[in-house]
Amino acid sequence: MRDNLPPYDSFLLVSFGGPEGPDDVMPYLENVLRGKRVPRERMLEVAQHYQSFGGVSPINEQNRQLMAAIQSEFRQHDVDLPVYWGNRNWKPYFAETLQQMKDDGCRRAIAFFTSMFSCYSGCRQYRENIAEAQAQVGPDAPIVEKVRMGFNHPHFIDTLADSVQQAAKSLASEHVADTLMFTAHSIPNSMADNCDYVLQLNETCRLVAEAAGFETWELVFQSRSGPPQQPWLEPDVCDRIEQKHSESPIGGLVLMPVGFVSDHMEVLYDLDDEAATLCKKLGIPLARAATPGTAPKFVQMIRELVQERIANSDQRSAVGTLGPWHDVCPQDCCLYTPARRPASAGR
Ligand SMILES: C=CC1=C(C)c2cc3[nH]c(cc4nc(cc5[nH]c(cc1n2)c(C)c5CCC(=O)O)C(CCC(=O)O)=C4C)c(C)c3C=C
Ligand SMILES: [Fe+2]
Ligand SMILES: [Fe+2]
Repeated sequence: MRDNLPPYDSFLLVSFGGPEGPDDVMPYLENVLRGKRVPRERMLEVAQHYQSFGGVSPINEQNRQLMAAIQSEFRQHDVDLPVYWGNRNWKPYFAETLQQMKDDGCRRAIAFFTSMFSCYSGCRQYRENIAEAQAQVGPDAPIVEKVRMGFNHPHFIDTLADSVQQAAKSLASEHVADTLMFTAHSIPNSMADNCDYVLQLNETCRLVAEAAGFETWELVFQSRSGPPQQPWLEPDVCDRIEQKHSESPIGGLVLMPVGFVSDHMEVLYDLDDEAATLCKKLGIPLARAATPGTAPKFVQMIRELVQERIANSDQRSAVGTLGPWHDVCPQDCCLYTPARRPASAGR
């Protein structure tokens, strides 16, 4: 036992959740947007995106597949931890998963968040959600500790670089992939100011572009939801495609959704529908690079992040200039003003 804590005895996949049918869409969006300054018209617009796919987001099924891949990876490498899954915005919610873990005798879990970059939504909000769920479950709720952010882990960089090369190759018979754009979820500037989201994204993009053999690249943003008067990260992906093409015609565009680990609705709608429609209109050949999903190197990264934490090892794989990210978030990590209650979970 280290620090008087019980040994790690379980793994928790921490994710966002998504609706599983038309009647789930509005309650899901109410959950997503609670406490966020987002106009009702935008909520209804996004509801239509989900309804156009039968009210089902692929994210839950993708997480079930990721869980199965993690279980298999753990088995092959003697990581003896049962795998659980909980979400912020849809079933299974964290409180029910933590209750199940407690009932199964789990006392201390290592968590992987399906967010590779630090910001309120992808780090602190999850830790707040888990702290709230622990309070609901009571004093014997399992302790939950997140692994470090993997944005510069070599297996993550390799996974994305393979995907970019694959996409570029799919254009190659007729066109030259001369433009590489990475997309990430836009966030309010006031959120970005309190975290390392943009710093980490730029580092990942630089490393992936280099590994994939691209000399130039751009980071752009998608899925903006704020009111027009509130500044959010820019440029928007569609605005930038249009602008760049008008300056100098794009011969072939590779779009890599660097900010997401699976092909969920924001990828399918905002890129495969909206951005693809724009490219078609402008005559730009487009290849959208796949997100990691259950790519073997991505799953290997998750397993290695867990193992380094269990071993409390000094060997922390990281490429680039930023070094391995912190295991334990500092007190002010990823704050989003106005100040919120302190987060204690996730250490
Ligand atoms: C203020 C910030 C954000 C608002 C408002 C917002 C609205 C919004 N988001 C979704 C669906 C998804 N968002 C996802 C990830 C994501 N969202 C934000 C920020 C806001 N979203 C960030 C910074 C991120 C990336 C980090 C993270 O939390 O994961 C995802 C993917 C989640 C995953 O696990 O992959 C989805 C899906 C909707 C429908 C919405 C409302 C209009
Ligand atoms: Fe979002
Ligand atoms: Fe953080």
